[in-house]
Amino acid sequence: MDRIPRAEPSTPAGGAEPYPGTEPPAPGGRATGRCDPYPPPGNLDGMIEIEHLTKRYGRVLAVDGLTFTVRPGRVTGFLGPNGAGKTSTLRMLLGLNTPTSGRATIDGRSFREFGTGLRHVGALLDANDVHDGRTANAHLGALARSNGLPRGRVREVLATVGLGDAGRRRIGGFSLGMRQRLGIAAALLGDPPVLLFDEPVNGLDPEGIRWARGLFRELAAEGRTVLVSSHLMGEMEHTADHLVVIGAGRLIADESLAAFAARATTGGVTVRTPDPTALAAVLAEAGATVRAHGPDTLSVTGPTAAEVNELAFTHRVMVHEVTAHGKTLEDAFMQLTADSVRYRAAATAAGAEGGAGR
Ligand SMILES: Nc1ncnc2c1ncn2[C@@H]1O[C@H](COP(=O)(O)OP(=O)(O)OP(=O)(O)O)[C@@H](O)[C@H]1O
Repeated sequence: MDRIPRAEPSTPAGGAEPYPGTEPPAPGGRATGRCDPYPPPGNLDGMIEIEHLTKRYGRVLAVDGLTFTVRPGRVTGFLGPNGAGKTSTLRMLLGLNTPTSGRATIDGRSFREFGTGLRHVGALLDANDVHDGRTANAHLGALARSNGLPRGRVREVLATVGLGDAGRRRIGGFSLGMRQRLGIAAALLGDPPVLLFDEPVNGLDPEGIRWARGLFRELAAEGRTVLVSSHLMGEMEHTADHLVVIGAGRLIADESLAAFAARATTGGVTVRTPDPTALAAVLAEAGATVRAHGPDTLSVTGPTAAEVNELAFTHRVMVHEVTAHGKTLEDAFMQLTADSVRYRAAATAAGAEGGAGR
């Protein structure tokens, strides 16, 4: 398989200095173990630029004029519901698919222009896209060889991902979680400044998920560009600093997690008052949507809890209790992408999930 296009070795096989012109790294402390190319030779800053990127597969417009930038030094969550176009975008970035139009570049160059792929960009696209008959050592060894990386990296990255004892085992016997770890190991092999992970925590156990989140954050803290795709907001809220949200191939949001979280705070306000009629009139006048709940309780959407309090105070209406209901980030994400969900389960009369429409 070709996880990402193979690069020719840049040094003669067995060459003593695999990364000419780079200083030996300081011992220890790095998320990926020690491998000389990071920081990479030259002045790469690891900036990913997606410009008006479009991909059409026959009648399916998978990616539709997408433009965004992924910066180094932070984890960028690449979010979207099933079929949003995340994998297609990553594949174009890696030169595995050709854009119908537009560009996807790293430091201004297409991936194929980098001579030694794994030293510049590490990627996990599909954990099952591996040769089952090979051992983990053989799989990573072949990647190391074809990218001019020292054989010792195989042991290092297997240890980093927790597969230190599994190097001699055939991949066919690996669980999905082990395959994900192996895919992450392959991405780390060249110690690259840019890392792309497509749904990397699928199949990982809770400890594995926590480990992967920590790893992504460490990689970003080292100044790398880390792009992690997911269709679950919950996976991103503890990992990402920045979010790029797409739906039906189009950009929906490109903002910090903090800005996204701010959207999630207006989930409505419940207010208890001895004079619900007067308060409802005041709130409606201010543009709020108000529903009565029992004799003394109003459910209010629009203003924040503080604004409800202020309106009540200004109009001299007594309130006994004001409670703000925060939406979860998952709620905010689902609301944001609701109009662009391509594949939705059909609801049965009883409200249970039916078959997916894919
Ligand atoms: N090789 C292909 N041929 C035809 N259609 C394709 C191909 N690859 C992807 N598509 C379609 O393009 C759309 C986007 O798919 P893509 O896999 O990029 O989305 P995604 O966001 O990664 O989805 P998921 O979260 O389900 O993995 C989908 O409608 C998909 O069926």
